[in-house]
Amino acid sequence: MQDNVMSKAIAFKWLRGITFMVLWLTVWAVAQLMEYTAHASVWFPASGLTYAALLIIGSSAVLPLTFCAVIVTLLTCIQYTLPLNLPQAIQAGILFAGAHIIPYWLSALLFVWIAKLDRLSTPGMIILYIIHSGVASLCTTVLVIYSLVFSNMMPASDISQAWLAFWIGDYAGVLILAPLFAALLSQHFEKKHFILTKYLSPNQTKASPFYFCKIMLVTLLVSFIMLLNQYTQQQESAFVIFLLVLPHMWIACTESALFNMLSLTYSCLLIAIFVNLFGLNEYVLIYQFAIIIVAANALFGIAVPALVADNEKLQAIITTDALTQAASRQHFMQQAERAVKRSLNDEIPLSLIMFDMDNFKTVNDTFGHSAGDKALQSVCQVAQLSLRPTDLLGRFGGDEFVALLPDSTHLEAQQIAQRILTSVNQAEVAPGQPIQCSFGVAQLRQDQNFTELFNAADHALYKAKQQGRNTIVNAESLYAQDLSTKNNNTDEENLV
Ligand SMILES: Nc1nc2c(ncn2[C@@H]2O[C@H](COP(=O)(O)OP(=O)(O)OP(=O)(O)O)[C@@H](O)[C@H]2O)c(=O)[nH]1
Repeated sequence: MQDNVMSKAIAFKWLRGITFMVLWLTVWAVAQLMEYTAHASVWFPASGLTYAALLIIGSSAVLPLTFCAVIVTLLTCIQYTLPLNLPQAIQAGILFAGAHIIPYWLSALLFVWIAKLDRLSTPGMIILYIIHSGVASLCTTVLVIYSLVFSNMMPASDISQAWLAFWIGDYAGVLILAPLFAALLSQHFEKKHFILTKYLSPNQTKASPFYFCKIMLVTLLVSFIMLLNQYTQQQESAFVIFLLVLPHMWIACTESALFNMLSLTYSCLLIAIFVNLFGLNEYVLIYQFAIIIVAANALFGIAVPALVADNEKLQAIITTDALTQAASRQHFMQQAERAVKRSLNDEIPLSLIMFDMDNFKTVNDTFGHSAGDKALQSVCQVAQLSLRPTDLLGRFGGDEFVALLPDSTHLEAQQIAQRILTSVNQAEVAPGQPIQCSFGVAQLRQDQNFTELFNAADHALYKAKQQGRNTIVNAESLYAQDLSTKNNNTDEENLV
């Protein structure tokens, strides 16, 4: 039984390895279709697959990649009828494998190591990736060209004119396709060296309803520019391809990472096909550089949703109390100052309810801090249920909450406070131990600012505590009492 499971696992690994090799050879064949001069393609997608495999699978990818390198060398010898016998061709293949794999492998190892340090954010990782893939593809280019020369597969005189196109083709292949291939391989290899989803979240896999229109725009733009280039046969018209950065930035800022990369792949394929179709070999370097610039820009677009999400998280941390999810004191004050100004300008009522749990210190001491925390959360939840969406509940201190009620008189606020008190009393810290709170209610007067309104509600709360707790005191009744006390004193003074 165990042997059966083992042999199935081995068969699966072989099948996966062979599938990977078939994929690599297919991708290489596609690059051959885009070859515009001996050994140089408009872009070389196979380098993207190599980099992705070394990044995700690591050393396990080296053997299948070496096999592939030997096979394509043999095919190249046949394609160009090179004067090499079989052992020489195999030797050349192994040399090519080393030159192609080693720089990408070292670069992937360094990239994984830096990612594991966990010091860089998504934009930092993207910059690192753009630089890394550029340097790695340059090193690969130098080594591969010299390996071709050394193996008599390419004359040394071709180096000066081939290296730049060779490099940019490889660079474009890695830059654009490695993330896509990495996403593909991540789904099929359980033991991953690099976790791509840490930087590209899985929910980034849907296209917007306008994606098709954006792709149509890209298609029209590329077709128009390349037709123009073919018609005019001038360098200037080839440079117009740099305008492609505009729709791609639009896609980058509005679409998910996956569709961003897919549209880049589509543009590159389209350009490569047109170059071959119209014989625009003379201008190929311009197109290659345009691909790199557009891709590097669009890659930064991937960071935009991540930056927006980070910003939203920070905003939530600043504006929300972590324990109760009520507004933080700072956020509450900001909102309250604005609401007070609006209320005074428009002469509409505004009230404040201030409440504080009763004997909360005893709750903590008797039932423990976490029971106290739960009680705070319950109070907040029941208070939120009694408030309208336009009201704002804030946590001001340990067990002290404030509710801002725009467009409400002190009588309406008192009713709401009563509703909160009733529901709070139905919640329990422990069986038979209802939660209790004291409330102070105040309405904004025309001659008051927020601090004065706050002090009035605070004073009312203090009175509620004095009156034996678990009750509500309205500041209006205190003003009335103050007034009658003042009148009585004046009457007494007059009598004296
Ligand atoms: N569990 C818990 N306790 C807290 C938190 N913040 C403050 N406290 C405690 O809340 C208690 C607040 O007590 P006070 O408001 O001073 O007094 P009280 O016991 O509620 O008495 P009265 O307000 O006079 O009814 C203190 O014991 C604080 O340690 C918190 O986040 N969680």
